[in-house]
Amino acid sequence: MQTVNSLNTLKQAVEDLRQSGRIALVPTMGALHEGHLALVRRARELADHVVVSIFVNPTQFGPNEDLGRYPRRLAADEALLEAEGAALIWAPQAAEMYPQGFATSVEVGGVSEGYCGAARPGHFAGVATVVLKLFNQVQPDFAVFGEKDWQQLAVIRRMAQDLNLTSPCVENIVGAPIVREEDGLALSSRNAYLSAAERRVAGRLNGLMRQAIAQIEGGGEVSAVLADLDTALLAAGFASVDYAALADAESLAPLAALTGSPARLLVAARIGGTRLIDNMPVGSNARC
Ligand SMILES: Nc1ncnc2c1ncn2[C@@H]1O[C@H](COP(=O)(O)OP(=O)(O)OP(=O)(O)O)[C@@H](O)[C@H]1O
Ligand SMILES: CC(C)(CO)[C@@H](O)C(=O)[O-]
Ligand code: BAL
Repeated sequence: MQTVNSLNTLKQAVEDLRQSGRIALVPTMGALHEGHLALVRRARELADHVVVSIFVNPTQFGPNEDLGRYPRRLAADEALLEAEGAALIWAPQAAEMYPQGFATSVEVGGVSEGYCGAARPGHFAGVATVVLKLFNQVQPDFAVFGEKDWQQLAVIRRMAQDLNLTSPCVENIVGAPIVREEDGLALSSRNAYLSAAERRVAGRLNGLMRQAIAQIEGGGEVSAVLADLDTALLAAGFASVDYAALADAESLAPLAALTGSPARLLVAARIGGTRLIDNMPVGSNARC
């Protein structure tokens, strides 16, 4: 396994890999955990070689967000990826990705607009721009993203569809299931910010979501169930709830054939300075 941090060395390394098979890209911001490693394993099933990008992308962070304190642990990440059989790590500096004079942004309309897009203005333009750059730099046959970032996956698929991407094509943008802790908390690099008390609160999120889903599937009125979920999250100790919403297939999964589920409960909530997101499918009885 090799780590490269300049575009020239990346180009050569990718050309060498392509000689002996297909490439799957796993884009990440590093501080890797089992959720990321599950993406790498999925990528290995899809292709002969796995390239993992590690780049804390400044353009997807808002001015008051955690860019400065986002965990950076390249040496530990390298050890984990070596053990998983990744072939190449692409770990550029910001100046390599955004040289002097950089002036382009990819805006994906529609799917970017609610939920995290509303709570984090500019976030999905930053994500779409960097992901399109990563796709162009690596030209993978496949790319694997986690379903934890459900809206992000929809945004990237929309971009791939709308811009007729071929490396990878939209069908080869693969979603991988959420990896969770025992109490249901989705693994996330940002969980490292949580104090022990906050971690206990965070552990309530998924259980409360499951309760709400059971109520909706049982025929409960959606807006009342969502209002109760909001209240329950605050009562459990969350400081605020950015959204607790039921997204139908049309609003968030424009490429429904690729995402499967008819509806999805999406939640983003904050504890102290930490913002957590989660989502789960809701059965076909749900009335959106
Ligand atoms: N628990 C998880 N299960 C499955 N995929 C995950 C999980 N956590 C992250 N991913 C996926 O890993 C990829 C890289 O995400 P990222 O590096 O931002 O990690 P993260 O843990 O989501 O960090 P953050 O705290 O920034 O949300 C994304 O496609 C994301 O959806
Ligand atoms: C896709 C991504 C690597 C782009 O910076 C990031 O948004 C993430 O880690 O999910
Ligand atoms: N996993 C999504 C990256 C972000 O929150 O900026």
